Amino acid sequence: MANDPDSFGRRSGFSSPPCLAAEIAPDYFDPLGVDPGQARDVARWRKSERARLRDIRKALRSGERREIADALITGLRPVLDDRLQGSNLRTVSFYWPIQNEPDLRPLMTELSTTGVDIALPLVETKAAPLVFRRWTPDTRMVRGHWNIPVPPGDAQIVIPELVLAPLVGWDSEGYRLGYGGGYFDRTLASLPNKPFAVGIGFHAAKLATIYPQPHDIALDVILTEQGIQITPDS
Ligand SMILES: Nc1nc2c(c(=O)[nH]1)N(C=O)[C@@H](CNc1ccc(C(=O)N[C@@H](CCC(=O)O)C(=O)O)cc1)CN2
Ligand SMILES: Nc1ncnc2c1ncn2[C@@H]1O[C@H](COP(=O)(O)OP(=O)(O)OP(=O)(O)O)[C@@H](O)[C@H]1O
Repeated sequence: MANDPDSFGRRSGFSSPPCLAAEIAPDYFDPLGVDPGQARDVARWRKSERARLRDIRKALRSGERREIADALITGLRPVLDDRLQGSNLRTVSFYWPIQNEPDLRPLMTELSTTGVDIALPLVETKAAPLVFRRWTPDTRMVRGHWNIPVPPGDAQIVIPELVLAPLVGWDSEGYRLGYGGGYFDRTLASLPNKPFAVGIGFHAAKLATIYPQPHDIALDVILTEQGIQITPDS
């Protein structure tokens, strides 16, 4: 039983249940000692906000969604050009759109023909950092974790210098709400050279705050159909 103090004691090693952290994320050790009651409230709040924000974008008409994606592509070009000029940027990770995320695939195809290496993220191990595999317009996609289309197992593993992170929600501090797996945070925390991270989302998905927790890593740029909302200098 999840709420049985004895069962908690057996699993956690504590003689009494000091908190419910093990109920929220059994494998997560929080080095900063965040208040467990607050962490539980934040996790609950995030779950309901994810559902609310996903419903909002689901309600958009497909023409509207296409216009938003076109505006995002227009906004993204100068961000990428800026990073491509004279820098060591070679590999950019996109995402294969699911659940009404903005579809940037036209830009993905275009860039791949102009010499930029394109990568896509994969969940190859649950509760672990993402793996990135190379994508070209000839790549035959297969179904991965959560049924997300991904490059096949023989596609080259690459490390992107820039990642596009689709946003379920975002806040003015640059924090991202995703689908609740913690995958992007784990990935950004684990790569020796942290990639430049650009959040891509609907303007309407703005939140006053996502109540950042110690594991949350702010993105460098947040881009919506209304342009850049957060820059490295802000
Ligand atoms: N298009 C696209 N591809 C992507 C991402 C994305 O956000 N968009 N990801 C960005 O990271 C990764 C996949 N992220 C995922 C995040 C959560 C779950 C998941 O199983 N969610 C559970 C709840 C988890 C929990 O609450 O502990 C669920 O909804 O049931 C699956 C995949 C990689 N590929
Ligand atoms: N670096 C990390 N190490 C261990 N656990 C982590 C780390 N980052 C996130 N997590 C775990 O992942 C859980 C979900 O995190 P969060 O709510 O930030 O997900 P998300 O950003 O919405 O998901 P995603 O990136 O998969 O779309 C957290 O409660 C935490 O337990």
